Amino acid sequence: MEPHRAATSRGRALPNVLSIAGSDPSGGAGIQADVKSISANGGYALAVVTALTAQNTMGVTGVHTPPVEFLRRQLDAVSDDILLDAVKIGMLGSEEVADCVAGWLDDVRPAVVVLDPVMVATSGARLLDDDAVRAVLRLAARASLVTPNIPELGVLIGAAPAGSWQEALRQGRELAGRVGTAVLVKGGHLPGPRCPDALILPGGGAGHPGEALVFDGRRVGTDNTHGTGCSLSSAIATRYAVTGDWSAAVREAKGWLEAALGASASLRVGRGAGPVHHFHALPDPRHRQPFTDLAWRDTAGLRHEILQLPFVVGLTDGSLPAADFAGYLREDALYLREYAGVLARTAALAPTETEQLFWLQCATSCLETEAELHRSWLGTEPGPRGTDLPGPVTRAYCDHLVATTARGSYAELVASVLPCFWLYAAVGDYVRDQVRQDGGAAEAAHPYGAWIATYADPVFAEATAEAKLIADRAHRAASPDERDAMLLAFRWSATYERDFFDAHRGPSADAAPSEHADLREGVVLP
Ligand SMILES: Nc1ncnc2c1ncn2[C@@H]1O[C@H](COP(=O)(O)OP(=O)(O)O)[C@@H](O)[C@H]1O
Ligand SMILES: Cc1ncc(COP(=O)(O)O)c(N)n1
Repeated sequence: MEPHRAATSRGRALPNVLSIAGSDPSGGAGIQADVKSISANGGYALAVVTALTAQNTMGVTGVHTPPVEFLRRQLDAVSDDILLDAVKIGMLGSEEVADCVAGWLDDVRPAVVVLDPVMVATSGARLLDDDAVRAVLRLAARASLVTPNIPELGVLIGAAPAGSWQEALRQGRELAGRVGTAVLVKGGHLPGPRCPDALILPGGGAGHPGEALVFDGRRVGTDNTHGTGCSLSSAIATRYAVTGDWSAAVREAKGWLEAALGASASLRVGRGAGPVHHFHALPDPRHRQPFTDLAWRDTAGLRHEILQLPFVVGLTDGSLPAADFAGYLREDALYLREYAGVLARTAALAPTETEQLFWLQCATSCLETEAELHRSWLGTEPGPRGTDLPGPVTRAYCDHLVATTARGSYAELVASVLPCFWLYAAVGDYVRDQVRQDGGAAEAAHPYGAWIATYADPVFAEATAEAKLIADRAHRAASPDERDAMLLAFRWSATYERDFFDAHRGPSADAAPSEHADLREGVVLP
């Protein structure tokens, strides 16, 4: 039956790529790897299962092959309805299955067929009967490209596995000549720091029969090579369906696989040869949200704790002893002086003049606020540096900020200075609103009313809004690692903000130290 034309994909961006292969329930090889690879390389994946394996990263413990009649039924169901832009063939298992697929290929004649002649799993298990090799060769003659690894190449031409790259190329030429099909010779099983692959076209380039087009590549130092052959052949089929150029398809697929091998350590799948990270190029879903949303949600618990602290409760209802309040103001003045220095260093790293000016203005206004604190509230003049020593929390908070300046990432630094703007403004708004709710007379008589009124400074609110915009911009431009570092830096600073308020405990404080969040655990996902 002719595929339903209305349902074809010709002319659309996403090609339909069918994988005919065995199932690997651990998801690293076989049809599962093919579907991921096709999807990651820009195709719409279809899948017809030849056999079910019971396997994981350690090995294969069983193979179950459904009746070939049902295989043919799956193949027909797909090709009767959907125009296939490319077909990739993997594990066949038996001669009967290989011949069934060959019969279907003869009937449907897909435009592009990439055959990965799977014989042995990376773990060593046999995935093809001995007497099926001839059937695979018959299938190879119907394919556009065959992608054997070194041992499979040897079996297909009846020779011992090649011991060198030159020998592998010679064997590849022989296979291309015998079956009249392009062959990709793969260097994965040879030793050495490089990992080349070579494309051998059956007739060769003009005047160069059997010439090999070599794609050099570095060998990634990893044991996570489960499913590399499956993933590569599916990627090549997909990229060929997109580009119509074998050389471009191999180059693009190989570059993608190298990066997938490199990113495999970020997965935690099994104890043996693990899978590659097919979707390494997809952005982490967390990073599609603005940094300020992530950071605010991440520190919701800390903010809740701050509002319950005896200091904040005492400041709000006026019961905070004057000595505690004065202690707080003194630490605040010491903090502001160090913080101004950190803001000046943030300015030095800013990517634009506008951001540089912004941080410098913030640094200046911190020093002005410090002077004002002394003049209006403490009745002293700011002393020379080092004459008044801060308490342990102020010291730790400042050390954290200074350490972040030393690491030199602008984005991380912006994240670490932000809580001093944002949390301070949020706590201030809360306290002011609480006092206002108690009525005007109470506000006028409130011992800290004048101080609380300073929280309403619109210039500070504007600066907080600008600092948040800068943090979101820096987050968008940051690498994934840097983004994680931003979230952690913000969380550290928010923790110190809490401890800073808690260091001035007020009348109802008990003696127990506040519990510190365990910052060694990973960044909390929203
Ligand atoms: N450690 C590695 N670093 C980089 N590329 C590799 C590595 N191991 C295999 N490859 C690549 O993976 C693909 C599959 O290769 P290979 O291991 O030879 O086949 P198979 O997975 O079929 O045994 C090839 O492109 C090969 O160059
Ligand atoms: C179902 C199935 N098909 C193929 C392979 C080969 O995998 P590799 O690419 O590691 O050689 C496998 N282990 N399982």
